[in-house]
Amino acid sequence: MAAASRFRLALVQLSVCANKQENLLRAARMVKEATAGGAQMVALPECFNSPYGTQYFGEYAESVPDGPSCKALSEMARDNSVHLVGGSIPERAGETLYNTATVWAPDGSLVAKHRKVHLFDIDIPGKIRFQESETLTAGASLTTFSTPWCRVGLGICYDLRFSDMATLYARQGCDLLLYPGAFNMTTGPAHWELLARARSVDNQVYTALVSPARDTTASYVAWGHSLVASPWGEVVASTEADETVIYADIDLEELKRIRENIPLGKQRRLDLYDTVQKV
Ligand SMILES: NC(=O)CC(=O)C(=O)O
Repeated sequence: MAAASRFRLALVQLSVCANKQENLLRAARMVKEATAGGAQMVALPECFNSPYGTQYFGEYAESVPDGPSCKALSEMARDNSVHLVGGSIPERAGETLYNTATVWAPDGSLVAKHRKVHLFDIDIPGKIRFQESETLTAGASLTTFSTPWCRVGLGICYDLRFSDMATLYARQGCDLLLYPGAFNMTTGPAHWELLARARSVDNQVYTALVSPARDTTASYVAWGHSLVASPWGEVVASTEADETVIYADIDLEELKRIRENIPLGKQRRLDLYDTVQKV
């Protein structure tokens, strides 16, 4: 049977608080709501079980996939019979901490695991300084996974800024790039939507960004504005700062049409770029 060319993606812009158990229960409620809304794939945000900050990562970190948050995610996928991108959580592996996203099949089995490969180390004087590398270690591999509809490339937040990674995913056959992320009140308004639309139009793919809801009392205030950009570079689903679920129908026929109309895939000069890259 031919694979269906459309599916419904839901992004859960979750309110995250300091109580891990409350975050897990809230996530479970919202995954259920998203599935009731017709979603076949649901995604949660970066650090969905913990506040986002280097001072929190050690305290909230768990083993992946043996910890309680992964157990809860597996149950959410199985109970709702849905493909679930479980946002990210702080992961502990021995003495090492990572920012790690997991993906779950509708039977509750683990499909993929991605450790954030580009750590968020920035310093914008007078605005924001954040150094994930003070406590986290970067992942060492890129991550794609297949679904009944298309291949998906997975990144976490700062990974979105690296166009090479997105292009590699597109070259590996991904039609959707998915980034749990938490931009902030400085970089969010400037770059969040721009980067999603750029990744989409450059690579002729759908790009989905899923943020926590904004909490102005938190030490790190997330921008929110979860969104989906189409391969044409348009925003096809979006929201503002509050907790909500947004939906986008991912249309792979439309993606194919755009790639036929503007055949970048056939026109790329890999013979030139690859030679230069290898020098
Ligand atoms: N939080 C991040 O990883 C990235 C971010 O906020 C930004 O790139 O801006």
